[in-house]
Amino acid sequence: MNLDHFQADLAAVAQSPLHPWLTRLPAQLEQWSREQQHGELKGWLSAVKALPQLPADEVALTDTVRVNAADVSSSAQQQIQGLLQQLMPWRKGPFHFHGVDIDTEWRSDYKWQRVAPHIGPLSGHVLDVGCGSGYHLWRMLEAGAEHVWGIDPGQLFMAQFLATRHFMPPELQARAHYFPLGVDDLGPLHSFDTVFSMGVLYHRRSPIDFLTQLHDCLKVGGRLVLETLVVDGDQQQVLVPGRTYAKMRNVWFIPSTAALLHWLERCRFKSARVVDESLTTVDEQRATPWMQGQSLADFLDPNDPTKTIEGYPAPRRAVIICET
Ligand SMILES: Nc1ncnc2c1ncn2[C@@H]1O[C@H](C[S@+](CC[C@H]([NH3+])C(=O)[O-])CC(=O)[O-])[C@@H](O)[C@H]1O
Repeated sequence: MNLDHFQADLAAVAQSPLHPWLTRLPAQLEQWSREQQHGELKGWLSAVKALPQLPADEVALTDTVRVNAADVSSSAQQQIQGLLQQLMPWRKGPFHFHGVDIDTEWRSDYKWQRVAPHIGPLSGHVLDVGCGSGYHLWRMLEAGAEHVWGIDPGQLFMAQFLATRHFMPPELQARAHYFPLGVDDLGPLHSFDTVFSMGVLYHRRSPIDFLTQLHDCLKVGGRLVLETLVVDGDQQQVLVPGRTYAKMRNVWFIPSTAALLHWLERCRFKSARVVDESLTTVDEQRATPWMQGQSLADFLDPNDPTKTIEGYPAPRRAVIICET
């Protein structure tokens, strides 16, 4: 994969208020093309390229993101199913393309249902930091964003996004973008209307730097929608787990909501408020035919589902909204 693959997305940057991004983005993507490619990326992209072209007669960016042609042969359906299975495990969804249901590990629609009532209509340019397969990008378009921009260093997730975008009608394809970059690559763009970062903060070794990076992507008067794991406690309460939390290795900081509000204030965000707090259930995160590995039920204490297998409080997530 080289810079040519990103030309349409780079042209969309050039024509948008995000154009200062072009001072660093092409060079980063070029470097990524030279150095960072996963051994299986070629195979994943070949699967995406082999997907059949079908008309998008029915498009619904709803709980199950769906695209259907009025008429699909069973051989085309089987071909789609086989090619999309080459992109397993599918973690974030659900999707439905031309008769094929992708029942992902996460019911990401549950998360969106906790977020959507609190954000009103979106507008302008919306960034999703750590967007995974990009499921929520489609929901952000549904909510009114003009253009959505996802970044995530996960290359299988990028292939899943490209497969999803392949099925979309051209007018939606032109408004949804994905770059295989991490948050450290962004720089202070001061351009996005809304930034989402859901399920990422606890993976960061330096959460204050992370919040500052999110702040500096936003234009003045922009809005951050942050979703992350939380624990009970006061402004100074933060769980730093041992080697694993719910069998995840790369978990660093799980603050109380009070601590998170305090951090956001220290990072110059205004009016930070908690709009939702919910336990993650085994309905929301579970093994499926499209993700056949272990899932939440295996990560909890079998005798006490209020605890992780390591004895920490079971996953609870908060949604926080604030402004710059
Ligand atoms: N440095 C980084 N920069 C950006 N993204 C990163 C970085 N490191 C890891 N990620 C990405 O952050 C995402 C976290 S998953 C949340 C997905 C979605 N948002 C969701 O809310 O369902 C949560 C979870 O499964 O624990 C993954 O896609 C990583 O590749």
